[in-house]
Amino acid sequence: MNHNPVFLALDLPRLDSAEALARKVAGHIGGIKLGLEFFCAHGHHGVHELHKLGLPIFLDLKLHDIPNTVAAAMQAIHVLEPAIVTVHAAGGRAMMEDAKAAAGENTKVVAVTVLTSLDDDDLTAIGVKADPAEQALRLADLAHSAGLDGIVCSGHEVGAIHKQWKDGYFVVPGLRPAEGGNGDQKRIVTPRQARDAGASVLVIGRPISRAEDPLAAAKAIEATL
Ligand SMILES: O=C(O)c1cc(=O)[nH]c(=O)n1[C@@H]1O[C@H](COP(=O)(O)O)[C@@H](O)[C@H]1O
Repeated sequence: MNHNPVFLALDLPRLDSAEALARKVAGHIGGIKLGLEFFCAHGHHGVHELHKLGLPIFLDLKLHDIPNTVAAAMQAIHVLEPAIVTVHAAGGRAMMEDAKAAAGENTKVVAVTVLTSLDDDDLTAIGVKADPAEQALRLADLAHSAGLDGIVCSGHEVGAIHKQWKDGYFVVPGLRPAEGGNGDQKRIVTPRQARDAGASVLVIGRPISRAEDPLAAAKAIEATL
């Protein structure tokens, strides 16, 4: 079976609109990504509602705090049975180890390396001397050694990281089909390029959710993969 790697990012303020959009494109995506905007607005109730569609749920909470707090947060979301949860690799090894230990056995814990909205200048401004590719590789190594399932990185870095971590699980956002604007994303590739470079999951939001015809957009992306 050709498994669809696209997880639709439901970054919408209203629960009813998010549900309607997910329902509309459900046959042409592989899962649903619920992030900070959704979770802060709709919490556990919202996740339960979206679970009714029967698609895997990626809970993108980007946890980043002291190990004890992150582990407690992971335990608090057990009940939601997420297929994937994100933490920030910059939280360090102990935080990632404790996050993984606290997660349910069917939940993949993946670490965000360098956000796709950041470029060289942004890293310099926060005191990181490495460029995005070097920094993503360094944090991927740390996440691997902490026992995580995989990482989040841009399509620019996934190929090099995949070579070093053969059985890693690689989540790639910052995807734009050939046409359309970048928005706030700085390190972008097309969905097909990311897949060819070794991405396991393709996170796509606005190219579908803000399209005039989201169903047609989801189908068009699916056809390129
Ligand atoms: O963890 C993520 O999913 C993530 C990491 C990252 O580096 N960049 C990134 O854009 N994301 C998420 O991926 C989605 C991208 O949305 P679009 O730019 O609308 O396709 C958003 O929900 C972001 O929160």
